[in-house]
Amino acid sequence: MDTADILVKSALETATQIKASAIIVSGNVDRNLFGCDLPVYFAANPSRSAVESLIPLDEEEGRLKQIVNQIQRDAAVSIEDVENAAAIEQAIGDIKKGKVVGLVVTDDSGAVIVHNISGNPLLKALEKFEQRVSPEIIRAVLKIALEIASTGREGSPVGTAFIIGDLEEVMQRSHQMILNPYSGHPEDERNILKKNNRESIKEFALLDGVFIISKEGVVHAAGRYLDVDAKDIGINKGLGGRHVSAAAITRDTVAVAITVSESGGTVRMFMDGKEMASIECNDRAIRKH
Ligand SMILES: Nc1ncnc2c1ncn2[C@@H]1O[C@H](COP(=O)(O)OP(=O)(O)OP(=O)(O)O)[C@@H](O)[C@H]1O
Repeated sequence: MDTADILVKSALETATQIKASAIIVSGNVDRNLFGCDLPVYFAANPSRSAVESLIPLDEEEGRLKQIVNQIQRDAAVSIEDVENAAAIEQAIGDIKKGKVVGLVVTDDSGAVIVHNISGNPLLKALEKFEQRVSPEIIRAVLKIALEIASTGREGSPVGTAFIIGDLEEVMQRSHQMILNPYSGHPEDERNILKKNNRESIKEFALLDGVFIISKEGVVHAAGRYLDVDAKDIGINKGLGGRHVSAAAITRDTVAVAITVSESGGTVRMFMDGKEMASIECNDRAIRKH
């Protein structure tokens, strides 16, 4: 039995013993080794540590220290991949709450880890959001935002923002930049929970401005400009005007915001003027079965 087989076997055994809700694999492991009923996900593996592994091991004295550091760096990046993938799939996919087993394999190391998803910052942010807007609506918006972030539209990256809840206040503090494409349509055709309506939302994400969505999940406007005072918003200085104003509207109202960055494919969640969580679109895992 080679090392990969042994690691897969112990991941499966651990998962059974702790009644894990899924197994998440980070690294190059043969998918066919997993014959089990549990869902198995493969985290995207951007090889972020590849540059670090090019550090030459030239000093004999520091060799062991460098190797240990390398293992720690590899493991930390891969464990983060597992944690992010688990949180995203719990948020918008079908992993149940509780523990997941991670199998982390890098060029030179391998480990089986147990991760408790409920402590993840993304899920903590979601819980806070869900005090204002129902979980199914937040999760539906998050799913669309991640799809827009990862696929863009016709090959080009797309940036947009969704302002959800406190409809009256948000409408008062914003105006149309262009004709509202949702104006005059029945509510049924504007509800974000209906799968049929999601394609048009992705299409309208190409428009400038933001989407305004009620806490019932009805899209009231697209192409909307937020008239907010964005001064003193304490978010990452590198973020553009739409992000800053989305954050500001959540400070001035009880709405929450989910943004998609055109420049980096990152989805962010804002509440009470603060960034609560961010998700890199390539953190999404691929389910094997
Ligand atoms: N207050 C606002 N309300 C709605 N849309 C805005 C607002 N301010 C800027 N925008 C629009 O957002 C678009 C993107 O602007 P910008 O690049 O500054 O911000 P960003 O979306 O935060 O950054 P990113 O490039 O990461 O997506 C612009 O076309 C601009 O018209």
